[in-house]
Parts: sequence; C-alpha cells; structure tokens
Amino acid sequence: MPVTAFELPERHKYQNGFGSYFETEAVPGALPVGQNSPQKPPHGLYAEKFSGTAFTAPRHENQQSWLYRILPSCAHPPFTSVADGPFKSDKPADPARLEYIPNQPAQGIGMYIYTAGKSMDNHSAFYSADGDLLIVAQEGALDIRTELGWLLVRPMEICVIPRGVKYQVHLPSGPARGYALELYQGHFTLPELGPIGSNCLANARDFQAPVACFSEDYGATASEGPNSYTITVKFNNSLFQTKQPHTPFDVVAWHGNYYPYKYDLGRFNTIGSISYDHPDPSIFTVLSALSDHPGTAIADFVIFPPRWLVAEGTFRPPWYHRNTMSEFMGLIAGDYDAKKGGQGGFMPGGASLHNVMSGHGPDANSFEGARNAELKPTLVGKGSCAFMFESCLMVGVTEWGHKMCRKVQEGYSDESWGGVKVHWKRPESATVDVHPPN
Ligand SMILES: O=C(O)Cc1cc(O)ccc1O
Ligand SMILES: [Fe+2]
Repeated sequence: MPVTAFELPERHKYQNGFGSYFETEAVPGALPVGQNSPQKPPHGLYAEKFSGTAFTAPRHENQQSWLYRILPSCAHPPFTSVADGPFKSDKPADPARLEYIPNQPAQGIGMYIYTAGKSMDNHSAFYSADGDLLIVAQEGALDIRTELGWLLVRPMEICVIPRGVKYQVHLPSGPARGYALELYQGHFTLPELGPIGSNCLANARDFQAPVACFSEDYGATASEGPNSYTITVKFNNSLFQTKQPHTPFDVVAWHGNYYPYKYDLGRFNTIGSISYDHPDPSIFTVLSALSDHPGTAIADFVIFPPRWLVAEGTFRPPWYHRNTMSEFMGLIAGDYDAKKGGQGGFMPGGASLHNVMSGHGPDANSFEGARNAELKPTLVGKGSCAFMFESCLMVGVTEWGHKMCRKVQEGYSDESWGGVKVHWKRPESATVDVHPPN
C-alpha cells in the first residue's frame, strides 16, 4: 500500500503527472503571460531557460523548463577542482607523452549505494552535470530542496533529479541509506504497456513534481556580499566547487516539462500470471531509460512488491537463468523470495550484482522450499520490496566497490548455490550412451 500520508508543510504540495507540462508560481503573477522572455519579466525576475534535451530534439522527446528567478545561475565566480573528492582524478604532472582522442558525450549509467548521517547545510547545493539521478530511499527520509521546489522522499518512495538541477538534502528522520542510479544518456520514461492496455504498472498520475518555493538571500549583484553559498558540481566524474553570495534556491516560478519528481512505489499496480509459469520481470518495470534499440534498455528500474502468486503447477520463484542484461538488485524492506534471508541471505540495505551472463537463481534452500510448496494462492513479499537496476551494459566495479567498502560478502556463491541438489533420476527404461566415459 502507499506510504501513509501525514500532514505535510505547505512547501510539500505537489503537481501530479508524468512527463507533464506544469506551471507553478510561489508569488502570484510571477509567470509571464503569453511569452517566455519578456523585456522585463514580472516582479523584476530573471528568465532562465533550462534544457534537458538538445534544442532540436523531436517534440515527443523534448524536455525544457523556464525558470523565473531572483538572479541567474551564471552569477557565480569560477569553479575550482575539488582535488580530494571521492571521484578524484587529479594526477601530478608527469613526463608521459600523451595523445588526445576526441571527447565523447558520456554514455551509460552509474550505480551507487549511499549512506548519510547529517543534513547538508542551508548554504550548500549540489548538482550533477553527468546525468539524471534516480534515488531509491531505503532507510530514513530525504527532504530534498531543489531549485524547482521541495520533494519529501521516504523509504518505499523514489525520486528523479534531472541533470543540472541544484539540490540540498535534509534528513528529517535521522540517518539515511539507499541506492541511486545515475543515467548519463537520455531520460527515464514509463514503459510501454502493450496488450496490458492504458493503465497499470506505474500510472502517470501518481508521479509528483514540486511547486515553486524560493528563499530570498541575495546580494544585489553577483559579486556583492560574502561568498557564503557553496555550489558543488559533479562534472565528468570529478567534483568542482564555487562560492557565491546569493542562494541558488531563488526560483519564484517555473513552467515546463523538465523537473524533478517523486513516486510512491506502493502505488504500483502489479501484474502477474493468473494461470501458470513465472513471467519475465519486465512486467514489474517502473521506469525505463531506452537505448536506440527498441526493447533494449540502458536501464530499467524494476520492483518486486508484495503480490499474490496463484500460478498452478508452477515453480513460482524466479527460474534459474543467465541474462544478456546485467542485474543489480537491492532490498528496500522485508525479504526476497529467491533468497530467503538469514545467515548469508539478502538483507534490507544489501545489494547483489549479477553481471551479463552470470548464472544465478534461487538459493538452494529457497529452491527446495518452492519445489515442495503447496500451490495455494499465496501473498509473497508482504511488507517487503526488492528492486533491480537492469541494463544492457556490462557493469564495472570500482576499487571502492570491490575492496575499500569492505562489504563484499565472502562465500556468497557457495552459500547460495553450493548446495543445489541433484534431483535427476534416470528412468530405468532409458538407454544411455555416456561418452566419453567420466
Ligand atoms: O535474478 C533475480 O532475482 C531477478 C529476476 C526476477 C525474476 O522474477 C525473473 C528474472 C530475474 O532476473
Ligand atoms: Fe536475475
């Protein structure tokens, strides 16, 4: 079920819809009427175009918003490199001979597990120039102040912060943990529904965009006043910083279809087999980032929410498989029916990576359980939700992910599948030709 609603502050009002064209003003009359860039925008605001696709992208893909703000984003001193940041790429000068290849636009995805113990301060903001960030909250709420307004993202909710949107994260319920997927190309879409029809899975009306909300701390010009606001940017996987005298959260009104949004996973309308066999998990896709090849995603965000299993004569958990796509899985709450938990099991906050063509499936205990289970209608995953980032790209793991995090579970393969039993019984009537001899 959806996350329980409680009284939200005024700033947490939302506009509902996916890929919609919204308009919102925190002060009446702040949006210009009938044009985007009047000679003098209302209330002395600056008009700023914010594009999420190339200007000439086809209409159905085009994403942009117009922001009406107290000062334009360009009003800041130069950025300098953050040499000791986590994405450090600075190297001392050396006499090596170098040749340069032409720059390629970033492609693909990045996957992260985050933990946070303290809120960002009111004078800090961050943005990624590399891609859109899909955040999966697992523990602790994130109250995210963005240039376009606030999003409260609680466990069992997700949000997407598009490339370039500045934001500041607060932790209203204490320490937070979760997962994120950074998409370096394109944007997320809702999956096609095909014969399912015009509703189900994630419905467009359940996506929520913020309303405009601004603060007023500014110097009269870009260079006036103490440079007390720190802006950090992730640019080509390196961090850079600048300080400016005015708040970046000064957007009084905006309109457009390029904006951050959130979604409550409890609203997902899950579809499954009502006859037999286990369908492909693509029926659980919430959001998809398409490649140029139809049906093959750069990234799919797939969830495994509580659902009724009724398939007859069927091995109900996921089958054993090797997948041409890579599968990164996480557990938001509860347990997962292919890995029943306990010692060496899949735990909330944990993750697994089954890369391209790496064989996997239920662990031996889950397999034996499901093989012998009575096939009555069963609610699986009550109070639980696993998810998967699935990609057509092979996934590399950083030094941090391999070693430095010291969280890689020893013996995972053996504990999961070392104990799978042979159930093969050769029929006595069968004649077999075993060659070469063992
Ligand atoms: O590997 C997994 O647990 C994820 C998964 C679930 C499923 O129902 C079918 C295929 C699949 O990869
Ligand atoms: Fe899988």
